[in-house]
Amino acid sequence: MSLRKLTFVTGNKNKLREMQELLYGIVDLQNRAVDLEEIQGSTREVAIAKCRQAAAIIGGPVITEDVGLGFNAMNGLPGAYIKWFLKELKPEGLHKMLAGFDDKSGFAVCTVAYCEGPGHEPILFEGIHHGLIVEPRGPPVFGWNPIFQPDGFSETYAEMSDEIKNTCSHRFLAVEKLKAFLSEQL
Ligand SMILES: O=c1nc[nH]c2c1ncn2[C@H]1C[C@H](O)[C@@H](COP(=O)(O)OP(=O)(O)OP(=O)(O)O)O1
Ligand SMILES: [Mg+2]
Repeated sequence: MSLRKLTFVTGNKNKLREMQELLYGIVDLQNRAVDLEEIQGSTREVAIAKCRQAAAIIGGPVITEDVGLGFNAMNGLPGAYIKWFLKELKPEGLHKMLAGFDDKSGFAVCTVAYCEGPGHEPILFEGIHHGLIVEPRGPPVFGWNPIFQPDGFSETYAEMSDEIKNTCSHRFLAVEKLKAFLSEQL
């Protein structure tokens, strides 16, 4: 049986690698590296808007995702705006944002959007992983990985292997829901 084709529209190579690992043997994941326009709003609103654009560009089944990192002391900010905070502050500066707060807890959220094609409504699958915002530890290869230490672990995402991160991450939790949905569709 051949696997169904699904195009992941993302400009982020690290996201693509993890998504390929998470969906291995389940779908034939293609990639189109387009930097989609990102509206202002929650990760859900951003993911829906990205997915509509992606479906129009590809003309077939697509997934997109939008990721946020929220600080509880800041009621969930930077959230969906983490990309721009990370760009200017680097992981170091992001951690320092919480210097004036006792509460160092936070959460990583991944909102995957699936759309069958142009004219179809995107369907959302969300994964949230709670943890602590810590001083950067581990190789600075992928985004804010060095400052996020999930609850129940002594390592940051950056210190973990992909294999371990892929058993617990916000992306894993979202993809589990996507997989359940895809398996019902067959
Ligand atoms: O698992 C992750 N571990 C660490 N950092 C991460 C992760 N996942 C996304 N990130 C970073 C990338 C970007 O700085 C921001 C989310 O922004 P986001 O718009 O979702 O990503 P992006 O623009 O790089 O790729 P895309 O083309 O799919 O929109 O957090
Ligand atoms: Mg983006």
